[in-house]
Amino acid sequence: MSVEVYVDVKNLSFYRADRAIYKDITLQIPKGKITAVMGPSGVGKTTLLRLIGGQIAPHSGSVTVAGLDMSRASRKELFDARRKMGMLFQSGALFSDMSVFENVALPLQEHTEFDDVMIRDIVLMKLQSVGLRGAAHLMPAELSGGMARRAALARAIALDPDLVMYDEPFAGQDPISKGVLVELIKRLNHAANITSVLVSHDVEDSLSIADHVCLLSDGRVILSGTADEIRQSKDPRVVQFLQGHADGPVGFHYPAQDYDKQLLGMN
Ligand SMILES: Nc1ncnc2c1ncn2[C@@H]1O[C@H](COP(=O)(O)OP(=O)(O)OP(=O)(O)O)[C@@H](O)[C@H]1O
Repeated sequence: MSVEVYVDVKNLSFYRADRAIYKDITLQIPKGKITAVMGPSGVGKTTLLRLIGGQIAPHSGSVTVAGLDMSRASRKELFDARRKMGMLFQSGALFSDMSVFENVALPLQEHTEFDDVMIRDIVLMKLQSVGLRGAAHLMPAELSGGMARRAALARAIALDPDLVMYDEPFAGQDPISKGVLVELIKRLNHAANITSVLVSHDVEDSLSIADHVCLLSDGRVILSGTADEIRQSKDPRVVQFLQGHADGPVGFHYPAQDYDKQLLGMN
């Protein structure tokens, strides 16, 4: 069965100063599936989400989302494309001076012509889907960390996005809240046929819900496959990542000048 591609990354290179974050990577994110993007800290996972969102542009190569080349798109096309994307960031802060209801209503007020009754119904539906309809009137300061993450998720899906990107959604969550979020991501993905991209350090949680996994290391995709393919891989870089070993082919140090020379003040 052929898989429809939603995000097509081709020969992408991207630099920060003169450091190559991505060196000619090619990867595909299948439509309607959950893709986990994994790799060591600093490898460029958040950067990839920003490239997909069109917030930053590749130095070479392309990122095509639902057929639209993000770096060649007009402002209007980019605006329309972003409207179909939901993002849930680790720091996906809710507006602290607005209730949960108002936070979820905001994108609907800003991006649609719906009247108040329609917006109310949609907000209640979204809050129901994350289990927070009863918390609609609460202010963000009154929520637990897990509830805040779920409220932010309700806001991220308010406009019925085709693509939802999750950046470390489980960070700082206790095991129960994490379990709730894992189930929620899975349920939302399947119920609404959303394409989901999940960036997380929680290897087991990610592998438990991902249909497809991309493992990044040193500016390249070192493995792209199913969770089982990742688990069974003998590639030492994959094994090091899955087992969380500090020593191995994946370096611990951010690139730096020669240590001895630097201590001796030679450069
Ligand atoms: N705005 C920026 N300006 C300069 N360098 C940046 C910027 N944002 C990120 N970087 C650098 O780009 C690299 C990739 O960052 P990114 O946040 O994408 O990594 P990550 O894989 O998401 O890391 P983590 O898992 O720790 O969140 C890092 O070395 C970071 O220092």
